[in-house]
Amino acid sequence: MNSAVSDQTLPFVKMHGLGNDFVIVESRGPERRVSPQLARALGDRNFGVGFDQLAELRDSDRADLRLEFWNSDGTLSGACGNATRCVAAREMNRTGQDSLTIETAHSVLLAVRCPDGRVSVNMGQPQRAWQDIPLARDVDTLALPLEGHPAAIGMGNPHCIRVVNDVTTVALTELGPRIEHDPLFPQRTNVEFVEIRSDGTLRLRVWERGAGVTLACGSGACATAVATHLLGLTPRAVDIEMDGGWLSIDWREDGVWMTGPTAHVFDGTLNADWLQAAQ
Ligand SMILES: N[C@@H](CCC[C@H](N)C(=O)O)C(=O)O
Repeated sequence: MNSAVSDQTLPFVKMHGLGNDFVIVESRGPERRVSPQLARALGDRNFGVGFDQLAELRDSDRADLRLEFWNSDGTLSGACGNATRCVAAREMNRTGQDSLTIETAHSVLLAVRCPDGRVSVNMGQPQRAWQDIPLARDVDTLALPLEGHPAAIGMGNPHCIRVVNDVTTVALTELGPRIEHDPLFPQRTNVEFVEIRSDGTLRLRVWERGAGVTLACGSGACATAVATHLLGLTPRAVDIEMDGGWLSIDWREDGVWMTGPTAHVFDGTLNADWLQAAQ
């Protein structure tokens, strides 16, 4: 243990959206607090706090705030729908706003408070061109040259969506990493398996890039709703059940709207000793 212990602590907030769980760190101001090493250490469910993603709040000159998203493996993502909803809910509760603009690496998003307490976010338009998703080469993005001919859609992050008859029979922990790391995806990919139910709802299970199996994935639900609509299987608006609960997705003229609940679990402080050992 180093003798010169820094006295710097770091406050954080723990939230989740349908069990997709997040640590939220305040980095607005001159000092950037998060690094890939800190994200990995903090994301460790035994030696750290544990999360699917870390959402880092930054200053923005284009929106009310900017968000950076870190996966638990220390990689950055251009989108994180459930974390965006959580941060928006907390910020609107703090400021009293009923809507909020959020700059991400993908675009400037709009979050709106719903009368029933849920939060809606316009996640922007989907990316359908192979170069934008991105893919490694020009292929039919609605029927990829992979087993089951899945679709690929970008929502600021890449998604590979495969329609199956029964999601409960999918070997997610085997197929997920294999597809995530397929060379067709130069930045890897999130992996979705979706079942179209007779009542018109979808049942979705997700293997997330840089995080593994999660109970829900907001950007994944958006990408799935876009893909199943483009495949002629669903209308533009659809309700999606994931292991952690339900999201409502509506692909409107101005973008893909995602609506769902958020939960504030606790506030915490990382102590100086832990921080010094983690960085
Ligand atoms: N859980 C998120 C997706 C987080 C990022 C994803 N793992 C990636 O690397 O693209 C969501 O709710 O969208």
